Amino acid sequence: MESCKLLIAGLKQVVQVCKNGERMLVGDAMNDVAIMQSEDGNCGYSIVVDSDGNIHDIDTDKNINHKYNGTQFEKSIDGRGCCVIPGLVDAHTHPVWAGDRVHEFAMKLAGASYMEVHQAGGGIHYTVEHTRAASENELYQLLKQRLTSMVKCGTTLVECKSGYGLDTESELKMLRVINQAKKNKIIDISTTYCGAHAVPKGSTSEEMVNDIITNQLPKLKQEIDSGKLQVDNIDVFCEKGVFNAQQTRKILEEGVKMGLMINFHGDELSDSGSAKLGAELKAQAISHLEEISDEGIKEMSKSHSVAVILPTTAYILRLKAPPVRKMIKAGVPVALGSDFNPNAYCMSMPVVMHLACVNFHMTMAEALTASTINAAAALGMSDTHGSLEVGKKANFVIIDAPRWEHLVYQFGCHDDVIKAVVLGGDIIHMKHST
Ligand SMILES: N=CN[C@@H](CCC(=O)O)C(=O)O
Ligand SMILES: [Zn+2]
Repeated sequence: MESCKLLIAGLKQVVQVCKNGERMLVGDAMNDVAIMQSEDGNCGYSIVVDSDGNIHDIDTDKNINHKYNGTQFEKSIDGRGCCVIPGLVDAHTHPVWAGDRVHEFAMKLAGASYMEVHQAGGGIHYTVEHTRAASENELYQLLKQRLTSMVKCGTTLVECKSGYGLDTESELKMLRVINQAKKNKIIDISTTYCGAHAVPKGSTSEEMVNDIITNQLPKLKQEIDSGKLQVDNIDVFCEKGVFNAQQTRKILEEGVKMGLMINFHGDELSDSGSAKLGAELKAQAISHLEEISDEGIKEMSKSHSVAVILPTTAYILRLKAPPVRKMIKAGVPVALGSDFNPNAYCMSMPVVMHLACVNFHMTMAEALTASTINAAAALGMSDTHGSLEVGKKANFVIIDAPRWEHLVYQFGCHDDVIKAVVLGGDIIHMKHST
């Protein structure tokens, strides 16, 4: 090779997560992450990124020096004493919105439940009002800031939902904003249409389903077919008092006809049969699942739909923990997401991983698998993302510590522990040296 984009050398650990082309890890394999470890006194490991921004080679420094003698590297990073893990994947976020809901935090601390705030016209309704009124540019600036914060915490691929528009024009506006961020390569993005996020004020759920099927989805299809928009997934908030299982099925099936992957909210505040429904529809992913039934777990393990667990939501709303251990034991692929939204204001996957370990009893290795290869699988992107393997996109987090676990162990202050974040071989974040 004459020229390459990036060389990272001297690494103490290269945490590949998996190394045999696995598309997801289940059961005990979630805890068995693949690591290349340099022993004290021996030379470290290097990673070579090709000019297309993909991983070209991973080997010892000695072998890389030998193989790439004479190759020009556009950039290099001194990785001595550091570890590298795949760029983190955040499998569930609502990052496009305007309006401040800090007052609701006080209401919830005083005892109001999520549904009480929602039914009093707050929650999603409040955000819808402000998001509808905001211009596309305002929303884009807000999104850009939030995505940049996520990058600083190590995220390089994020699922971004619409869902605070609830009418055709406002939903399309949100999707255009997400598409703009994707074009500008702030971070890798999987885009989700979530028009069925709530029943708008003044409508019934049946009227909303009808609007989605007869107006919103046909218009969305036109935009996708004409190349104006790129959308990957379809989402519904399947919940008592929002959309029931039958309405959810109707919307999701219509989305599948348009080529969208099913990735929806289910069994969060009550068991509404979402897991069973999602498994039957071969959903790519189902999120929340605090209230999943044993039957739902069984069905999801058969369909291999990814369970996207959201520790910040259960934490902030003081919900019961989803049965993560049962899911892993049953062979359900488990992923993690931040659920960043005005209710759960967290953009940091290391914090999410920490909460998953302490509150849901996941091991650090399971939390890493759930935030890399399995989260990429939730987005149908684990062929290119989620592990450090030759040919995959060069998305990395370089950790300034002798073991990768410091990223989860150190609670907050990521600036201290994250040395650099790399997207497709480009250094998109570098820690300030003091
Ligand atoms: N549950 C539905 N949607 C979000 C909350 C959105 C909001 O409150 O604005 C969630 O995933 O937690
Ligand atoms: Zn959500």
